[in-house]
Amino acid sequence: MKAAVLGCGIMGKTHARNWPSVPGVRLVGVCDADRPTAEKVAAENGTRAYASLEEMLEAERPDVLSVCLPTYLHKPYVLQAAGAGVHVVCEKPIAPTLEDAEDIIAGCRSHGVRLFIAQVVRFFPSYRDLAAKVRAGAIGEPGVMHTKRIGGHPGQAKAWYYDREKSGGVILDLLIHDIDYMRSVFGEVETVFALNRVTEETDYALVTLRFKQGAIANLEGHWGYPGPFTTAAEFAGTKGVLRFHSDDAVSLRVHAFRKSAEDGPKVAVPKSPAYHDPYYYELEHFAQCIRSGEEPLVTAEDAYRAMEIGHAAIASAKSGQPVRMDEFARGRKGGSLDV
Ligand SMILES: NC(=O)C1=CN([C@@H]2O[C@H](COP(=O)(O)OP(=O)(O)OC[C@H]3O[C@@H](n4cnc5c(N)ncnc54)[C@H](OP(=O)(O)O)[C@@H]3O)[C@@H](O)[C@H]2O)C=CC1
Ligand SMILES: O=C1CO[C@H](CO)[C@@H](O)[C@@H]1O
Repeated sequence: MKAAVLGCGIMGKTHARNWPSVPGVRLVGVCDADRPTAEKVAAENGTRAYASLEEMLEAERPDVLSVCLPTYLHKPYVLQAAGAGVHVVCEKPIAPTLEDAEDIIAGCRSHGVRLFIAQVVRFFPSYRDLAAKVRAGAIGEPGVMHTKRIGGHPGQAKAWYYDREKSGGVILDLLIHDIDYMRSVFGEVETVFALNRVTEETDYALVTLRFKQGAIANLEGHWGYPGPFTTAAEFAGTKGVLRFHSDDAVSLRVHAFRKSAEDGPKVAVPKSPAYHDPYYYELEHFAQCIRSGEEPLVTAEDAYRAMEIGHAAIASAKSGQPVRMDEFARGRKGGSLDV
């Protein structure tokens, strides 16, 4: 199977690093609007560099393309790849708007290509364990859940993240991970209530979800948190509590002194050789789905439903009122994936 990557920023580099390790997959090219960036990433991963998607598709005829562009650019490029008959892994969230997400899903369907939205939290071993234990009844009847996802403002690196029309802001860009994950564990959401504080330095949100099955979840997301990127989850039920915290998820931490950004990451976290990167697992999974025809663990509809909840949360934060998901979906033009 031939894979290619579009966009050689933070996520493009991650996809380019992981594709060559997936059994039976060859990375045939990487593309970035900035050719020197593409050349650097191509050299690091033993592949060819392109500055135009059209040229790369024509020359390499990949089977699958990772779309790792800023979120507001996903739509035209996913549709271009789909039109060329190429399966697509698209980074989360699908697009800034539900309308664009619908067009992307419908376009991939009509061209008969597979679309996988990279909701990577589903592939983190600890989050997978948490979900499996809840399903196996370890906490009894789920009651109240808390999740946390906090880190520095990504706009410190790339300007487009600051523009909420382009990135979706902290709710759609960052909390989408927990929204999708929680929906995968607890099912459909009945009501959403959100608070959002936005300043020049901060985009902070608290999103409360009431699931149809009765459980409640509080999701906290923070851009502008001065500490290290941290994720956590606590699930309390009638029989017990399950907890995950990213600080506990590695056995050894190396805080290296950096003279410049070129010296590499601030914190080098050694990985157990027994584990691959979750960003590897998601690609391995999708390659397997393409081969077998099975539905990915995260369907395009799942990713769309998470976006719908995210947009309902944004509407709630604006109005100060809770939003019922059934009314929110009815109130939107179309309001469904039957496009
Ligand atoms: N799953 C996860 O954990 C994460 C997911 N993401 C998601 O991944 C996506 C990409 O984010 P991120 O990697 O941080 O973004 P970056 O801005 O770091 O990378 C995007 C890259 O695409 C390039 N680019 C822009 N326009 C074009 C174009 N028209 N053709 C080719 N290349 C282009 C940019 O170049 P230039 O900078 O010169 O404009 C940049 O190199 C987003 O949807 C984001 O939400 C992000 C981080 C983590
Ligand atoms: O997980 C993530 C880390 O932070 C980034 C910036 O908010 C997100 O885009 C990404 O999904």
